[in-house]
Amino acid sequence: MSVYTSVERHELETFLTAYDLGTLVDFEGISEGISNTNYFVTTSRGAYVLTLFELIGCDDVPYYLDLMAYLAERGVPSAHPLADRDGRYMRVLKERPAALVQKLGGRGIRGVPSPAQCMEIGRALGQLHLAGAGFAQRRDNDRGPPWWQAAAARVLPLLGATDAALLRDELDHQAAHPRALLPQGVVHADLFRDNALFDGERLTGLIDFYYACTDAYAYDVAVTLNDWCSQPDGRLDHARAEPLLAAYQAVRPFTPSERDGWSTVLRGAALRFWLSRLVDQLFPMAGELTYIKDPDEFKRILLAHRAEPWPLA
Ligand SMILES: Nc1ncnc2c1ncn2[C@@H]1O[C@H](COP(=O)(O)OP(=O)(O)OP(=O)(O)O)[C@@H](O)[C@H]1O
Ligand SMILES: N[C@@H](CCO)C(=O)O
Repeated sequence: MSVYTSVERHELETFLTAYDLGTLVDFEGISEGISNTNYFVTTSRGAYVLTLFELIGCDDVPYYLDLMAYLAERGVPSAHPLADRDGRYMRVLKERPAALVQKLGGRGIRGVPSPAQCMEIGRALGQLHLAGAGFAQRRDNDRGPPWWQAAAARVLPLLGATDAALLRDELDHQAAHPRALLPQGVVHADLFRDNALFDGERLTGLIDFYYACTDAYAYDVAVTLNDWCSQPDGRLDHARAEPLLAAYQAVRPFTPSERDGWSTVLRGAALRFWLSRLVDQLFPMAGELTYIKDPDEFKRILLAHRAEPWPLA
């Protein structure tokens, strides 16, 4: 359930008066999603998604909305935010930052994606990286290597000896390969299967840009690939991984440094989600909205990358 903040009809009608979007016809809470409150909103002019940001503050929301607008205007399949009459994408509703974005067609992928869907996502990620290169704002990755170190310091005392040794060894390995050496720009940073909508094999759009930041492109490819192309035992399914990477590289070929560092980048991307899921599991906060996902899924992916590196010729 992800309607944390209830919006009454009269409140939404008042909210909509700030926009040129016609009058309210219908609205309905969206049950998917974890961090924010989302509603489908239909007006006399069209269909939209209303998001009330539960965890992101008014200082940070404009970066994400400006980026979504920038990418959508450059042909990246994604939802454009709607501006109010003063040209602002962000407003406040129920004391939370709030925004309306275009409603995309299609639905999320449940289960194993097809190689064709993996190609679609690889191509779209390449488009996102190319299009984002001109975006003037920058934002550090809140879940980058400095956060890995801080998160590890919290979880290490609570891990068993084997996991603690794995975590320490992986952090050392990653530290020996600075990510700053890789080409950087705007990245989505959380392009999991639940953040893409499809109509059959056709991608209708990418959503949930709320971890987007400036970081290594290859890292973004690795985050995506780990979720879209891993098997239950953590090993990559190359029948999905290779089409995804080929479709990405048809848009934006890897540089030599990306090819050389690829196995380490895949490991780093797995480490990031092993750590964030461990923090959520070991330090659940009262009233916290985060639904805890299984950390072991990403430990298995990390172990598989360590056992079977994927060198790029
Ligand atoms: N622009 C859109 N068009 C159509 N449906 C959307 C759109 N944005 C979001 N949705 C729907 O709302 C659901 C929740 O969106 P989203 O994944 O952004 O949730 P969240 O709570 O903001 O993020 P997270 O799940 O990562 O915490 C999606 O699964 C999708 O069904
Ligand atoms: N995609 C993340 C959660 C939301 O960022 C995960 O699966 O751990």
